[in-house]
Amino acid sequence: MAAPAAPKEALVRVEDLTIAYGRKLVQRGLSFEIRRGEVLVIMGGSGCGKSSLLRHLIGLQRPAAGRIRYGEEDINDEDPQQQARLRRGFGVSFQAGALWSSMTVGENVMLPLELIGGLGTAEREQKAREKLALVGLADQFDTEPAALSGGMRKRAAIARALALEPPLLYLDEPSAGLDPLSAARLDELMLALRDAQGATLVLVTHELPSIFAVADRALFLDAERKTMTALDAPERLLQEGPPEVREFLRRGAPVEQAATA
Ligand SMILES: Nc1ncnc2c1ncn2[C@@H]1O[C@H](COP(=O)(O)OP(=O)(O)OP(=O)(O)O)[C@@H](O)[C@H]1O
Repeated sequence: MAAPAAPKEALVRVEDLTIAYGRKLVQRGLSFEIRRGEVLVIMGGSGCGKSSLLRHLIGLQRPAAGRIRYGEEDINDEDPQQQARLRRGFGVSFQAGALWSSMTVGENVMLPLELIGGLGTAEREQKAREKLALVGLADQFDTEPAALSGGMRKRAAIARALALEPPLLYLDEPSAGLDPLSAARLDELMLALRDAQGATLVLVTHELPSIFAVADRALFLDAERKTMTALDAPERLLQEGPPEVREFLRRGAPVEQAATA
């Protein structure tokens, strides 16, 4: 019998997090970890707080209560240098995937490298070309963003998030609005980043096929109960999860799995 796999190291620990806007409670009691080398999906109905959780994870919003720790350090640590260092450890691609329209695709990808300084133009360009090749856009370095398709634009935004080679990537709705083929290509890219680059990915998505295709684990934020009601592999959640999670997933499960769930 094979030895049991060693437990994966926790990169991030969310401890009893409460998300609120003023007096409006969005989620409470969120406790989970992000493990090195996994694809973790944040799912739940519209307005349950997925994007808000993402913004908390990257330190853009402060918790109403609870903590988010990277190793021993709190992302909301007061020391700006400490915060800047922690933020260098992850890349972010937000819903809009916005690229600067006044720059070429290559210049967009080089931007984070320029902001941190320390590299010459040739090195920056080489790194940007590497990242664009990784997302299948090797020949688009000099293209204006406006000339790319929606799927290509999203991949370019991911290349930019990869520019600093972060071990952890946060992606908000990476495949929203894409045709099925482009969405499937993006799923493949995310798995390749995990498997070939050893990246850890945390994504918010509504796309159920994508959840089954890429997630090692998925967590469910319940809008009514205002807390997390499940965290497990999507296939297991489909079979054994709480009723509302099974219902949520059944709509997007591969046919053979939905039939037996
Ligand atoms: N800046 C804000 N001020 C006040 N309320 C907010 C703010 N941002 C979000 N909310 C509210 O918090 C709740 C969660 O919003 P959030 O965008 O995080 O949900 P979501 O699950 O990502 O939604 P969707 O799936 O529709 O994108 C919603 O009720 C929303 O109206």
